[in-house]
Amino acid sequence: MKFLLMYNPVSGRANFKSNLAKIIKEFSKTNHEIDIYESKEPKDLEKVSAIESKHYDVFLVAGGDGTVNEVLNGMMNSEKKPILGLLPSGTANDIAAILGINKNIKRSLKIYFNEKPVEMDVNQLNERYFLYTVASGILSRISYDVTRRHIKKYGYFAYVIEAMKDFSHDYRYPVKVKYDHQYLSCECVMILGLSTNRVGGMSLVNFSESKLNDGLFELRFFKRAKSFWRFRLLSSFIRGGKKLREDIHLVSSKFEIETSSNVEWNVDGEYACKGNIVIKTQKKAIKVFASPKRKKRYF
Ligand SMILES: Nc1ncnc2c1ncn2[C@@H]1O[C@H](COP(=O)(O)OP(=O)(O)OP(=O)(O)O)[C@@H](O)[C@H]1O
Repeated sequence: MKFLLMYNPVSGRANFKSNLAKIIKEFSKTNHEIDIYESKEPKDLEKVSAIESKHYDVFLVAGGDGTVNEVLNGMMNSEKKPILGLLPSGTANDIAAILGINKNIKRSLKIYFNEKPVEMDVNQLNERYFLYTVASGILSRISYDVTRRHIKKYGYFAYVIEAMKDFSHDYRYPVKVKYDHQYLSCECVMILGLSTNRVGGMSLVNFSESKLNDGLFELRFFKRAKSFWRFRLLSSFIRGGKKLREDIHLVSSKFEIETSSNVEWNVDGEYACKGNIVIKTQKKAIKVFASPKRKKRYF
């Protein structure tokens, strides 16, 4: 098979380049071919993956969740979609963790050389495609507010510091939701959507039991309680994303959400847009490589 390795030189602690010789050596032991492309600037990989989709069987993406999201958006705008394989080198690497791919390159390549790919859902927020999460409200800005200098210095802890700072702000915004011909409205401090049970490097075992190929997405509306809302939110996260009595948890393939024009939405850790949105799930839209364990659990 023909692979294109696209890597982000600034993801995580910015040291992926040192792995290239090892990767080329591993490929030289097989019949597979590999080309390598280094991202030149933000959004570069979106353009490159859209153009190169028709020329390759597999896109190997080395970076964090933002890098994977760029490649996904390029691929989705192309008719032929290569299989997606990940080499995590970012900070949280949630998508790779969901697919059971860790930082051991030799072990990951073994999966790409030997395992059969699986079909996975792709979600869409307005025009933007995403794989595993959407968020607004408290904590939703930290993945892009944190500076690369802090990530390089503190690694994952940089996100934790930013999250603690965000808890000092007040959050309260109205939402009207339409899903499956039903309507609801409430006032939220946060909306979190996940396609499995991992976000921000955390495992939220009690958030959902959904699969990655069922054509459905899950949204949790964390309501603004009259008192102790920060404490309630924290207690839900500490208990693995357990739903609190007052919160609303919906499962559907399409949500239409109306809210204030200044409410920001984040998809896969990257800024997406402000205001009203439509979220849709396309069932089994791409093929990905996953570890045998994760294939059993999520597919
Ligand atoms: N050559 C480049 N120079 C500067 N920024 C780049 C370059 N190529 C890509 N980027 C940007 O780097 C940002 C961070 O990438 P990514 O999200 O993969 O890493 P991370 O934040 O360390 O990991 P994670 O999202 O898993 O926590 C992305 O927003 C991407 O647009």
